[in-house]
Amino acid sequence: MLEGPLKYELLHKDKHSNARRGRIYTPNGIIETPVFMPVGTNGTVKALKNSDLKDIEAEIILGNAFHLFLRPGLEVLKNAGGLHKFMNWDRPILTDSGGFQVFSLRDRKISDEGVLFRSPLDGSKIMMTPELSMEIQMTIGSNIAMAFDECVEAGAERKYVEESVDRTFEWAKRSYKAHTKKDQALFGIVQGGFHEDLRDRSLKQITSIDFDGFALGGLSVGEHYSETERILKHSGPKLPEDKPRYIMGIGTPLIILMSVENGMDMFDCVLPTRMGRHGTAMTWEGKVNLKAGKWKYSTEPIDNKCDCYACQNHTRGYIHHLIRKDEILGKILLSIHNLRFLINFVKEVRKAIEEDRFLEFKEEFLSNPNNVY
Ligand SMILES: CNc1nc2cc(C(N)=O)ccc2[nH]1
Ligand SMILES: [Zn+2]
Repeated sequence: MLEGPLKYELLHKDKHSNARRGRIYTPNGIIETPVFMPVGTNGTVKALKNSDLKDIEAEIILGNAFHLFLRPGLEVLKNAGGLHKFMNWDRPILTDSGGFQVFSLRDRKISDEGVLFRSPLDGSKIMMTPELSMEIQMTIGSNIAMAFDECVEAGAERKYVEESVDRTFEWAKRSYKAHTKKDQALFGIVQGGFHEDLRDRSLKQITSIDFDGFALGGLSVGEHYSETERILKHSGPKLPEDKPRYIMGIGTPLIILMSVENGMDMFDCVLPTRMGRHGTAMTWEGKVNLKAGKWKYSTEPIDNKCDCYACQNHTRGYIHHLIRKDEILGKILLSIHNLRFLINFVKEVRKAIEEDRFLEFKEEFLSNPNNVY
C-alpha cells in the first residue's frame, strides 16, 4: 500500500558495478527502473498520441513547468483539473521546475530572489522564484516535481559555480517549504558544475533536506561525455540509496549506460524525438540517417530487432521518401521508433542488471563504434 506520493523499492544491485534495478510506486502507476522518460514539454510527446505512448510502453513522461505556465497557463490547467486530465494521460508525469529553460533565455537577470526574464510569448516581465515554480507544478499536479535550481553552463568560472551552489541550496529550502501538495513527490537537484569538491558541497546541502528523490543537474550542457562520466562516477553512487536517482537531460545509449553503471535510475531527453523529426533513427547498430539517398530503394525495416509500429509496417525506403518530402508521417514513425528503441534498450539493461551481467552488456553494445554517441 502506498502511504505517500512515491515509494522506491531497490530490487537488485549488480554484483560488479553500481548498476541497480528498482521500482517506483506512484498513485498513477508503477515505474520499472532504470527508466527512460519521453519528454512532453507542452503536454504532448511531439508526434505521438497517448495510445502510441502506451504501445511503446512509456511508463512516465515529462512536462515542463516553464512552457506550460506560459501556455496554456495556470487558469486553463486549474480549470481542467491538472495536466493528467488536460491531456487525458493517466500514467505518471514528472515536471521539470523551469529552471533550465529560464537559464537558457538570453536576457535573464539572476538574483537571490529568483530569475527575472521576459516572456518569449508577449515580452512581459516575469520573476520566476522557487515559490512560483512550486505553485506551477502543484497546479499541473505531476506525480514528481523538481526543486527550483540554477543549472550553470559548462564553462562557468569556479567562483560563479560556488555562489550558484549556495543559491541552489537556498532555493531548494524555499522550494521544500513552499511545496504543500502531499500527494506530489518533490526531488532535490544537486549542482556543482564540473568541480568534484563543489559537487560534494551541493550533495551535502541538498541531501540534508528530506526530498523524495534526488537528481544530478548541471550535466548534458554541452560538455564532452568524458566530463559527464567524471561527475557521474564521483557523485552518482553518493546519492541516497533508498530513493530514486535521476540524471537530467540524458538520452543517448552511451550516457545512459554510464549513468546506470554509476547507480542512476531515471533519464529524460528530447534527443530521440528531435532526431526522429529530422530523419535520424537510433538502432542496435548505431544511428542511421534515413534522409540519405542510399535508402531510396530499401525494403528493409528501420531495425529488424525492433517491435515498434514503424518497423513492423514500413520500410526504410518509404520513410526515406516521407522524410525527404517533409511529410508529417515520417516524423511520427521515426519518433515512435526512436522512443521504442530507447525503451527496449533500457528494458535489456534491466535484464542485464538482474542477471549480474550489466558490464558485459555495456561492453558488447559499445564494442560497435557506431553505438558510441
Ligand atoms: C539537455 N540537457 C539538460 N541538462 C539539464 C540540466 C537541468 C538542471 N536542472 O540542472 C535540467 C534539465 C536539463 N537538460
Ligand atoms: Zn522500430
